[in-house]
Amino acid sequence: MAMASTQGMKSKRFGFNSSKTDNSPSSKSTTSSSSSKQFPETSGDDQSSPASSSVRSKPPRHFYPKTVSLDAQRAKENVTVTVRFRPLNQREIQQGEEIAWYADGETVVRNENNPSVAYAYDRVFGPTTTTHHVYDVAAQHVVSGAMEGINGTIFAYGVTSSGKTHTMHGDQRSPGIIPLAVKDAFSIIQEGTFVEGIKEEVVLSPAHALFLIAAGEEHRHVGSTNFNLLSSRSHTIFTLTIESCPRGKHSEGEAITLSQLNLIDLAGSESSKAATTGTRRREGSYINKSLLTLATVVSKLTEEKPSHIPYRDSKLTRILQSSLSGHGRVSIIDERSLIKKYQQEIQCLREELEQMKKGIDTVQSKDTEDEDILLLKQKLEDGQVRLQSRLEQEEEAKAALLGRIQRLTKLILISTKTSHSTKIPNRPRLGPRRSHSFGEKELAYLPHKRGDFILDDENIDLYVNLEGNCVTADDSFKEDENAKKYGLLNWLKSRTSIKSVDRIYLLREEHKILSGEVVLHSSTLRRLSEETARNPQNNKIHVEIKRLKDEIKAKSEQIGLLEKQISRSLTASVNMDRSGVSQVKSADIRIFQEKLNQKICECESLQETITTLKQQLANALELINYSNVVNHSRNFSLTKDNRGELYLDKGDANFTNGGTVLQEKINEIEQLKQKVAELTESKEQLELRNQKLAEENSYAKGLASTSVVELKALSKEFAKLINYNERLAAELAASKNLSTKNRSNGIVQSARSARLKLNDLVGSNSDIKRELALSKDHIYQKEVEIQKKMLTMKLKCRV
Ligand SMILES: Nc1ncnc2c1ncn2[C@@H]1O[C@H](COP(=O)(O)OP(=O)(O)OP(=O)(O)O)[C@@H](O)[C@H]1O
Repeated sequence: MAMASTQGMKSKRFGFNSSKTDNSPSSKSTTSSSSSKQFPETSGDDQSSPASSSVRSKPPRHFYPKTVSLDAQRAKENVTVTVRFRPLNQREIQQGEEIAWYADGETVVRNENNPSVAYAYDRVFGPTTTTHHVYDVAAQHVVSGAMEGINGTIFAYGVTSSGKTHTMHGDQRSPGIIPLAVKDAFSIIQEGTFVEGIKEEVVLSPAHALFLIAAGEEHRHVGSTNFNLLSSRSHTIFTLTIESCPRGKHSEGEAITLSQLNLIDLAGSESSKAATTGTRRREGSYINKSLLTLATVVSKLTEEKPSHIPYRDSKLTRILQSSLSGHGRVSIIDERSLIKKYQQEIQCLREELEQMKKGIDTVQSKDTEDEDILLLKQKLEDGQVRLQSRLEQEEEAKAALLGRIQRLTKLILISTKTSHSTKIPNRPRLGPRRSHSFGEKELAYLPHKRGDFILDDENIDLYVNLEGNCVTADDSFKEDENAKKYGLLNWLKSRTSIKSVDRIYLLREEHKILSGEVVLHSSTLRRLSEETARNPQNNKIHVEIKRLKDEIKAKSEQIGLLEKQISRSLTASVNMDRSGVSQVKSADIRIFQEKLNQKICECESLQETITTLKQQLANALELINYSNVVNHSRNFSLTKDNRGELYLDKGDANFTNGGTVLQEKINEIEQLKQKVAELTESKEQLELRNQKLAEENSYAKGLASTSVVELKALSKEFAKLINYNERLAAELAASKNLSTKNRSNGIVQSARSARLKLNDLVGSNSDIKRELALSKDHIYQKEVEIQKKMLTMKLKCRV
C-alpha cells in the first residue's frame, strides 16, 4: 500500500503514469513472484502475519511512480509518497504465497527476483512497522501544518487488501492515521492559544453588538490596587469582522472582502508597588508580560527587515496577529458568489456535455468500428459520466447553499422585523458605496446616525458624533432623538430580545437538523436489520448497526439537551425585560460588593488591633500594680485619669519614699511632655514663618528679575527718546538755517508763497518744539517711574 500526503497550495504531479504501467518494470517484475523474499513473522501490528502481500501479488497499475530515483527537486515539493508493506496473513501463508518486493533501507523498494529493479520513495516502511510510527514519520507534519493554516491531504491507495483501511482507520489495538490525526489536532489546540470564554457571534444589529459588548464587560476582571480602585485586570478586545462587497447591479458574484476592526481596552502596565495583594501582583506580571510582547511585536514590525516576530509569546498578540501584520483577510467568496460561480460552471459543463454528445453522435454516424474510435468513444462516455456526476454534486452543493441562505435570510428577517422605522435621512457619503453584511439600514436604528456612546447608568450623558461636533439634529427629529438620547438603556433593552429570538430560532433549527438525522439513521437501521435477517453472518452489517444505534442514541441525547436549552431560552426571554437593568448594573454591584468585603476585612483587622492594644495596656497596668504591691506593700496604684494620663493613686496612709520617687518621676515626665508640646508648637510656628519667608523671598526674587527686565526695556526706551530728541533739535536748527538762507539769497518769489512757506516753517518749528517738550516730559515721567520701581524693589528686598 502507498500513502501520499500533500500540503500547501502547490499541487504537484505524483509522477504516476497509468498508461505506461504495462511497460513499467514493476508490472513485469510482479509476474515472477515465485522467487520473492519472505519476511519474518515479527509484525508490530499483527504478530500472526509473516509477510507482505502488497508486493506478493501483481502490483496495481498505480502502485509505483514512473520515476525511479528520488531527485532533489522532489524533496522540495509539497507532496511526499511513502510505501508500507503489510505482513502476509494466515490464509496467504497457507496458500503458499510469497513476497516479490521488499524494503531495502528506508527509501528503496527492491524486487527479490531482479535486484537491479528498484524504486525510490520518500519513505518505505517494512511489515513490522507500527501505524503509530508511520503516522509520526509520514503524517504528523501534515497535521501540524494544517494547524498552522496550511491545507493538507493524506490518502492511502493500493490494490485491494493491501492495508489501506488498516492504515487509515485501524482498530482499537492499533489506531490508524485518522484517529491519531484527530487526537493530535486536539492536543495541539490544547497547547496552542486558548482563550477561555472567547466568543464569535453573528451580529444582526447595533443593539446586538452593544449587548455583546455589555455582556463581555460584565465578565471583565476588575480589582483595586494602590493606584486605582477599579483597575482593569484584563484586556478587552472587541473584534468586529466586517464583510463587504461592491454595491450595484453588476456586483453580484464579486468577491467579498473580509476585514477586522479591533477595538481594544488594554489593562495598564504597572510596577509591583501598585499591587495590594499577591494576586494583584501576579495579575500585574501577566499584564506586563503581554504588554511587553505587544511592544516587541510592534517594534519588530517597524523594522525594515523584520526578523522573527514573536506573536505567539502572548495571547494578546496571537489574537491580534492578522490585524497587526497588516494582512487583511481579503477576497473570500460568499454563498451568493459561490452559487453564481457554480451556475457558470454548470453552464460550461452542460455545454461541454452537449459537445461531447454531438461528438459521440458524429462518431456513431460514421459507423467506424476501428479500435481508436472505440477508445475515443469509451473516453467520451467516461467523461460524460464524470461530468454528469460532477453536475449532480454541484447541484447538491447549490441546494445546500440555497438552504443556508434561506436560513440566514430568515434569521435576518427575524432580527429586523422588531426594529422601528426611522426618519433619519440618508447621510451623504464620499466615494463609492459598499454594502456590508450588516446593512446600513441597521445603522439608522442607532440613537443618532453614526456615533460614539458614552453610557452613564441609565442615561446617555454625552453624545458625540464621529467628527467630534456636537449633534445638531433637525427639529423634526429632535423629539425622536430626545426619546432615544435619554433612554438608551430602554432602547437597548428593546433590542436585546433580538438575541434571544435568534438563539431560540437557531436552537430550533439545530433541533430540526438533528431530528432529520435521527430519522435518516433510523431508516438506514431498519434497512440494515432487514439485511441482517437475510445475511446474519455479515459482521460488517452488525458493526454498522451498532454504530448507527450509538449515533442515534447520541443524537437523541443532543436533542434532549436542545429541548431543555430551548425551554430555558424561552423562559429567559420572558425574564429578559425584568432583568435588563440588573444585567447592566450587576457588574457595578459585583465591584461594590468586592469593595464592601474589603472594607469589612479592614474593619475586622482594626478591631483586632484595638483588642490587642487594650490587652497590652491592661497587662502593663497590672504589672505596675503588682510591682508596687510587692516592693512597698503600700496602698498606691498607677491609674489613668479621664484624659488618659497616668497619675499615682496614693491611697490613705504610709506613703513611702518609693512612692514619692515614682510620683516625682511621673511629674517629671508630665513636665517633659509639656515641654515637648511647647517646643513642637514653636517649631511649627517657626516652620510656618520660614515657609512664609521663603515664599516672600521667591516673590521678591521674581519681582527683582521682572524689574531688571523692565529696567532694561525702559533704558532702551530712554536711549531711543534721547536720540529722537537730538534728531528733532538738529531738524529745528536746519529749518532755522534754511529760512535765513532763503531770505539772504533774495530768491524771487511771490510774496504770498514766501509768506506761506515761512508760515509752514514757523509751524513746523513750533511742532518740533512741542514734540521736544513732550518727549522731555515723557522721559522725565519714565525716570520718575523707574526710580519709584527701584525704590519699591529695594524695600521689598529688604523685607
Ligand atoms: N500492517 C498490517 N499489519 C497487520 N495486518 C494488516 C496490516 N495491513 C493490513 N492488514 C490486514 O490485512 C487485511 C486487509 O486490509 P485492509 O482491509 O486494510 O485492506 P484495504 O486495502 O483497505 O482493502 P480494500 O481496498 O479491499 O478495502 C485486513 O485483515 C487487515 O487487518
